[in-house]
Amino acid sequence: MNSKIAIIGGGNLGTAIAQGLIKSDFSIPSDIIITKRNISSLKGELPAGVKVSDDNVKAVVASNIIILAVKPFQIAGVMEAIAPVLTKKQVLVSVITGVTLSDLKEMAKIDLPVFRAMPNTAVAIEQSMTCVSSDNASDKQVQLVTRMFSTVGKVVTIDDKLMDAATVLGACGTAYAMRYIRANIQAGIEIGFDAKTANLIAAQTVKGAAELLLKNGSHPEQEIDKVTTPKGCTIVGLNEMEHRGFSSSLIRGVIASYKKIAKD
Ligand SMILES: NC(=O)C1=CN([C@@H]2O[C@H](COP(=O)(O)OP(=O)(O)OC[C@H]3O[C@@H](n4cnc5c(N)ncnc54)[C@H](OP(=O)(O)O)[C@@H]3O)[C@@H](O)[C@H]2O)C=CC1
Ligand SMILES: O=C(O)[C@@H]1CCC=N1
Repeated sequence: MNSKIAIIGGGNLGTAIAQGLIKSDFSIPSDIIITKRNISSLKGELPAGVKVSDDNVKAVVASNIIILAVKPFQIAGVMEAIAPVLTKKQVLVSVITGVTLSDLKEMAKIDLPVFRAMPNTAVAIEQSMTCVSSDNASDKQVQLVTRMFSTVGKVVTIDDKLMDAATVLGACGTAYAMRYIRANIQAGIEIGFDAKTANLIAAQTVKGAAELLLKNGSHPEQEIDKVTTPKGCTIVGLNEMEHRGFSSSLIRGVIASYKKIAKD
């Protein structure tokens, strides 16, 4: 039997998860119920047949997997409302930044299996990187949640204490990559391309570079060596970028994001 899934919080990530799960055939639309308080702002973004509700309790009661996808400061109120109807047969999966497994267990008030999952917005097109941690879950439940996220991208199981790091590298990482691509587009226009062509060239080149690492299992520097012709234009550009602090600014940005989670 297919899992019935409640996605509590139909925002950017919640709707992306619903889209991915349906595209990948992990779920049929009628098996997913997605909630938000203002449901009029959600319609149209979702595949036909997905149920939409502003009633979290009703959604939880009808589901065996509950995905929590509200903003961090909203989780306490949501958990207070749904805790009385949670059962030990359900699986609770939070994608919320900075909320630990022990926070979830405390708010759930019963001893049910709890998971944290950190996907990114590419989950909508089955290309997420999702880091998963869990507590109190059976092998079967771990397999279920792992299989769910495997249908929409790659999954790695991690310790809960690495979840903030996973949030930065895997989820914020989508935005960092977009900025890199955007800068390439801006430069591409300056050296002669129209915006649309520059966008295609920049995005496909980044996709190809990532595929080289994933398929070859190589280190970036090995792939860079294959591109940098001695006395050629690539090494001149790369060195200029490093003189301007390219790697350093990326590393500092990642660490600033990480520190922000710890501070909140
Ligand atoms: N966006 C991303 O790339 C990623 C986000 N995350 C995490 O996922 C969570 C969601 O992020 P994101 O989707 O970007 O945020 P959004 O603000 O887009 O989505 C949050 C959603 O929750 C809904 N909501 C708020 N309160 C309730 C409630 N009481 N009951 C039901 N729904 C409610 C809001 O709708 P309404 O106001 O109508 O209720 C809104 O649609 C965050 O905790 C974030 O840290 C993690 C990884 C990646
Ligand atoms: O910016 C944020 O806080 C969330 C967490 C990861 C991606 N977006």
